[in-house]
Amino acid sequence: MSFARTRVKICGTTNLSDALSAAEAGADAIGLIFAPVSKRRIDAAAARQISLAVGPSVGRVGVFLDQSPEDVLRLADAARLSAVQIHDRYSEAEWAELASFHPVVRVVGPADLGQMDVPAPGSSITLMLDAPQPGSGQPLDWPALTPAFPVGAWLAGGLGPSNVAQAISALRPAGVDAVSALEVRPGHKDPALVRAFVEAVRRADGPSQR
Ligand SMILES: O=C(O)c1ccccc1NCC(=O)[C@H](O)[C@H](O)COP(=O)(O)O
Repeated sequence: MSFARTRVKICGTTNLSDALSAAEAGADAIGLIFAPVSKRRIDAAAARQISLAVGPSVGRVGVFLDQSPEDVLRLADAARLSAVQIHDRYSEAEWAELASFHPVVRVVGPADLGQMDVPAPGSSITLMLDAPQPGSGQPLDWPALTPAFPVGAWLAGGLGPSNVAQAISALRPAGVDAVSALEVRPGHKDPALVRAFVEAVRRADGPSQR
């Protein structure tokens, strides 16, 4: 599958104002983190309010870590999510079950590349390569990962306005995701940084894709 332009997800959205500025900046999706360990955690009621407010053209991706597939399904319904992003290691049966209800972003680390089957085009599972500690702002070694980076996968890990073009040029991900580099403090975005991030991705894609 070829991708018209690099998709952008702004993760760790905890409030309506940040959600609306991400939408206005042209983000394709926002991330709503339910992982109990996160400093950017949101509850289902607040997430649902945001989901309903951003409109149909912005994806709402729920982010989960240390949570069972049952919890994911319950929260996805309660928060009106359009996709779920999973940082856990599930069984093949659990991945298949989840993917029969929602588009799934399955997060993998550099050590997983080359060790697992890449989802077939048209599958409802999309891979996302992220740093071993999610939400920590740590960039990966993009040139070293180039040979093993799966076609159609997304990229996260320490991305921001100043380095996302370099990452896109090295790996050509289908989408990019960021949080730490766009915040004034955990869970609160700087709208100017969000705009700069989206613009940097669009510039990296080139004029024909904007
Ligand atoms: O960001 C968190 O607090 C977080 C906590 C637990 C699981 C996932 C989490 N974030 C997931 C994301 O999609 C982040 O945007 C991604 O890890 C990139 O983060 P950063 O390197 O800070 O840009």
